[in-house]
Amino acid sequence: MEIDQCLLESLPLGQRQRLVKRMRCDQIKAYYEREKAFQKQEGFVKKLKHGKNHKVHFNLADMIQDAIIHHNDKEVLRLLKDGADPHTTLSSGGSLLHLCARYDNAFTTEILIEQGVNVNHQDEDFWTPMHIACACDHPDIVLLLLLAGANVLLQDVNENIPLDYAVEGTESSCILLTYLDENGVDLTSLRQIKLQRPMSMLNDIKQLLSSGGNVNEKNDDGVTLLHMACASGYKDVASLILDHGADLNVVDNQYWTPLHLAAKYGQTNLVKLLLMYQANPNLLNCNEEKPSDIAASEFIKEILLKAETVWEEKMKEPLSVPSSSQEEPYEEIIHDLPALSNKLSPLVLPIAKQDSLLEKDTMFKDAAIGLSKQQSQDNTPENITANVPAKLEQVKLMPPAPNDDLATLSELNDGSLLYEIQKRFGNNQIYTYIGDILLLVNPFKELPIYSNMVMQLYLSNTGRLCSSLPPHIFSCAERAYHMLFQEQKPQCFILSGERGSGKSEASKQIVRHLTCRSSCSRCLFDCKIKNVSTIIEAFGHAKTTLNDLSSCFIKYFELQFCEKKKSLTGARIYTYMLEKTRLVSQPLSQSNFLIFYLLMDGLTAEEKYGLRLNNLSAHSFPSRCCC
Ligand SMILES: Nc1ncnc2c1ncn2[C@@H]1O[C@H](COP(=O)(O)OP(=O)(O)OP(=O)(O)O)[C@@H](O)[C@H]1O
Repeated sequence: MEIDQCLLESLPLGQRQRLVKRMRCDQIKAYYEREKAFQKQEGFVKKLKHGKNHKVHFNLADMIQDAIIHHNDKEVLRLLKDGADPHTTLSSGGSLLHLCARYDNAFTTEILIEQGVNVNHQDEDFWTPMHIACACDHPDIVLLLLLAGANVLLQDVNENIPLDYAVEGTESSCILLTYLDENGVDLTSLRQIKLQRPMSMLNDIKQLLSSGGNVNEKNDDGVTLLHMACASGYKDVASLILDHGADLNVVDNQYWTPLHLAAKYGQTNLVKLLLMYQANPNLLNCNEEKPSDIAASEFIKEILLKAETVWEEKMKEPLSVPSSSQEEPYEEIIHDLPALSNKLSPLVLPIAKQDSLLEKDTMFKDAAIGLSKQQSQDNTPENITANVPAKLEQVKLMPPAPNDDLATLSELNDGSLLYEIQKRFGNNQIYTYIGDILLLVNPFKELPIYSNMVMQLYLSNTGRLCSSLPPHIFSCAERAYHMLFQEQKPQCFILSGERGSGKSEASKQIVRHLTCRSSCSRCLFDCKIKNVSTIIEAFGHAKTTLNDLSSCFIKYFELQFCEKKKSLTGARIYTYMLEKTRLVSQPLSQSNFLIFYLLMDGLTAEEKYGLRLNNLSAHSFPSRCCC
């Protein structure tokens, strides 16, 4: 039985489980039938005994990869002993060390190094394990690889060395910088290394031209030299080829133009160059995408969208002939926009196509650039913070991982659940799905995962969980928002947990996301919600042994939405079950409702006198204040 994945995801959990179980039974049945037929064909006439001694065997290479991903150290050792090859190659051309670097598995890294694997092995995009360890900021792996003699100057397909992927200020970046410093390599010489490839391509092309070669020659995939130069960001090379008659709108076998490639791989300068040479921004590739549809950053998209309009207007003009006069509108577009290209960090440049983790990093970085640009343009009086010099919001979302949803674990028991949760917590992955439920482990420290930029990432058109983003409270808020309109029924969040487990913080983030969702009167709502929260905190919160700001009531919060505008129009808060006993008895080391202390703090001496509050020691509760 085949079933559409989207349909499957839209079913309620119970139905989904039943359906999947049935599909699994069908698969096993089909497998059993096939095996039987196969064995008959081979001349084995022995009857199969139902189920008995009938095992499915996985090969050692797959098993060791799985064990590395799940940090199953004992299993790794057993598999190596049983003959698993430490030099196993992954489908991306990488090695088991690449996998260790990706999943921060220091134990297996050490074992593999001891077994003599090549620490400088490059995958099909020329990434070494060190590139991955740096991109993921796994300092332990970086150290182990350095000690094993890894070459930190190897370049990947985009001429990036591992340091280019280490985010500034991270432990991995510090380790590498110290290492380079100790070995007498300075950053200037590193930059020179990066220039080597475009320089050698430039020289090759000069030679080709002098020997009368054709710059429009295509390889088997229909790719030309201009495609390559544009994807890689080699501006000098592209200029030279264009000046020598390269076909500007040439398409490869997938109908990709050089402009598509420059846009996809974030090569801002090349996008500008191609437009200056009158490239057509409206051509579609085999997926019916224009270059603007696949632009790697908002900035590039903006340039391309303007270029599309200019191009269309140009096409409407009668007897339009490509001439130098058409350069002007493009020039205007390009000069209107701030030169951002030199601010792009290597992470927004082309990256290993196989590695969705790194695609994600690019996405976050680009979103940050887009957002900071947007903020710096926003000069409304309400948004005073927007006038602060544009600074990239710090974001560190973990990439999606196989254990993001504990319901999908093959082994489900207390031990395996606790182990996974603990492991995730150690990686600052505080959110985990268990089917439709979101589990939060309070980190008691600020994590850079709640910025506006992250919120933007979780906005979705359908409300479906995005498989390329890790679990997050924003994702749940987004789902509720969509369900509200789909089901036309009120939605509710049940936040449950012990004191101080993070329920109030989570509800604040939900409200933040929903207000962000409401495009109209957003500022007004932000402000109202903040004011309401202050009042609730004053009258309903007290200091307890576990939580300085513990909510001493059960809260019912109703947000009102306008169906037509799809936006928030009102908010109502009902409070039930206020812990009234707190007014007459105060547990040891706990405070009373905060309002009393705020009152004492805010009243003038005269007002206190009027309320007979001038002698604090005469009142047993405020005098026992532990706030
Ligand atoms: N997601 C989070 N990230 C960082 N710190 C958090 C997070 N959630 C909670 N905290 C920290 O834990 C403290 C307690 O959280 P919170 O008040 O939300 O708990 P609670 O479950 O509402 O507690 P209570 O039941 O006592 O009201 C917060 O003041 C904050 O310091």
